[in-house]
Amino acid sequence: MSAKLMVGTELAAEMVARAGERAKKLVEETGVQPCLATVLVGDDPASATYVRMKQNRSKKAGIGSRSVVLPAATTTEELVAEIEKLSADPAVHGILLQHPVPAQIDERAAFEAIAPGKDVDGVTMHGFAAMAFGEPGFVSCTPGGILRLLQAYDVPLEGAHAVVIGRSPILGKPAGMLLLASNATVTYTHSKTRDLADIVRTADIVVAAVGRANFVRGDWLKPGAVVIDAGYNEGNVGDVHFEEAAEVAGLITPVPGGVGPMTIALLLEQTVEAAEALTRAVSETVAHQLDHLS
Ligand SMILES: Nc1nc(=O)c2c([nH]1)NC[C@@H]1CN(c3ccc(C(=O)N[C@@H](CCC(=O)O)C(=O)O)cc3)C=[N+]21
Repeated sequence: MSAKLMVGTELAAEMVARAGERAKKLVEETGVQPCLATVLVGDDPASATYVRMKQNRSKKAGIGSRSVVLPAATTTEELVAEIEKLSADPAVHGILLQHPVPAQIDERAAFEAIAPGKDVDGVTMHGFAAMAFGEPGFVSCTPGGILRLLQAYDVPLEGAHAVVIGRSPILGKPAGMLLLASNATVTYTHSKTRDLADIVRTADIVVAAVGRANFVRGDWLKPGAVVIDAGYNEGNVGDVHFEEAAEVAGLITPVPGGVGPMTIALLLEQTVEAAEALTRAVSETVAHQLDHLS
């Protein structure tokens, strides 16, 4: 293998440690402990594993967690009601609804029940729009984690040709927009794209986010390309054929140990940020009311 590895594990651990320090400071100064609520619908074992990982990592950072698990037959109305409760609960600062949800549920409606200030997973229309307009807000965690990884490895983005494979609303589409905001030239490709391999061969940066194991082959890559594998297929297999790609790429993320840990790190960072912002908002409101009383 000739490519250098882009390791997410260490960088993510540093981010989690920093989030932990901020969480501790918030507790000391205000008595408020950041709290992430996870919502899982149904009994898909892989989803349950991801949610458990998020909770374990939260605990490490001194972030509290609330877990809501609902049966596979839950209706949209029931799920929306649960999420609205969490949105209104002052002890909850971040809400993550694990994607995908069972087919009978309107996932968009469920995501939109997340209060914008608690959308630490960057899945609401508000979060997406803020990202698209370059306004402050929470970004979708996997795309945000990918950008952090590229920055940490000093990958030049300005003017680079980034080819994104996949266009899902919480992965491919926002990943392309974040790269665009960093002045990359972005090409989106997807299941209907013609001559996909030829397009990928022109990429300085490839982001694979299709959800098909070993989909991107070594001979699709320009020598020296930066390869980001955002796939999480069954058995911890990415979307990139790692052995082939590592012979051609300049930099490549491993699976596991690449994008995955960065996703969780950003989720925790954004949860602490939400807790800080919501706590600040409460104390400002109180101060304002006291002002009016005196
Ligand atoms: N609303 C929502 N937001 C998400 O961010 C979201 C989601 N739904 N649905 C599912 C996917 C998947 N996902 C992963 C996060 C971390 C790892 C991860 O850390 N994986 C480890 C390996 C896992 C292991 O050791 O078993 C790694 O790559 O090193 C994987 C997958 C977040 N997702």
